[in-house]
Amino acid sequence: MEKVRPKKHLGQHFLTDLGIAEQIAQSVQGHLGVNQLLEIGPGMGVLTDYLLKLPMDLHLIEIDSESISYLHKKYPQLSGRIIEGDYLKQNLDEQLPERYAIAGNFPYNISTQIFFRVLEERQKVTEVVCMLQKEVAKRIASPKGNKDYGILSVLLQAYYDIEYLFSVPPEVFNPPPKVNSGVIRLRRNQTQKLDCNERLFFQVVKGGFGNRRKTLRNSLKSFQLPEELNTHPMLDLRAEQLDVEDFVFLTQQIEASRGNH
Ligand SMILES: C[S@@+](CC[C@H](N)C(=O)[O-])C[C@H]1O[C@@H](n2cnc3c(N)ncnc32)[C@H](O)[C@@H]1O
Repeated sequence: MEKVRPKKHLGQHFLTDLGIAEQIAQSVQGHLGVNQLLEIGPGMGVLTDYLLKLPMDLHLIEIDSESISYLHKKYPQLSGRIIEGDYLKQNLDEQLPERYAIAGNFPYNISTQIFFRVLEERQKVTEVVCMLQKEVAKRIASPKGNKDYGILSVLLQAYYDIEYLFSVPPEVFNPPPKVNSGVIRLRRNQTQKLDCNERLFFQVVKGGFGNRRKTLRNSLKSFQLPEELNTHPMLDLRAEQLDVEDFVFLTQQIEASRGNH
């Protein structure tokens, strides 16, 4: 079969090391007993070959029509489960009505957006095993107090237990990317809903990190913090020093003061 020509604008860096593909696939655990698996960006199927060995029903979503033709020829048995589409926009309710896991060697140019979509779908996405640029992988898995800790770390850690699994050098891709890569696993925790208004929680986290160097007293000014909170030592900290529970607390305080007005 003729190989797919790598397209830069789609973040196509094809994995050439089969050992790494196997290691990524074996990191998928079927957490919470889930047996549906979605691969984002299968390309020519290097990782797909190993995901097919798992005791799960595999679905593929790929944006590139050239890769789609390749995948249909390579995997005729998957024909009803190959979705041509953009993971960021595609409505997957019909294809994946129940809970499912995600695996993939993500297109690095949109890996952050992929995680915001995962957050929107958090009630369904039970596990994510993926490769992405090492810097973003580290950031997502980072604990508070670390310079890498940011918006995605807090939002994802609110719903997922996150592990950094291993690093991957550029040489094992064709063409090699300019950055190192990292593989992480996210497993949905027991939190069905946070103990606060979740929409407001997302806004408070984003606001808090708006300017990393500012204290929360300044970065959260637009939220009109309740007076009782003014003397709270937390407000003299910066967002990177707060964990999920601290942000939940702040959100509860803001929510309560809004309710009082
Ligand atoms: C880094 S490559 C990985 C390819 C293959 N899984 C491998 O490991 O060799 C990323 C893949 O994601 C696909 N892709 C890019 N943007 C996408 C999107 N928005 N939705 C679905 N797939 C996308 C690309 O076409 C490409 O095949």
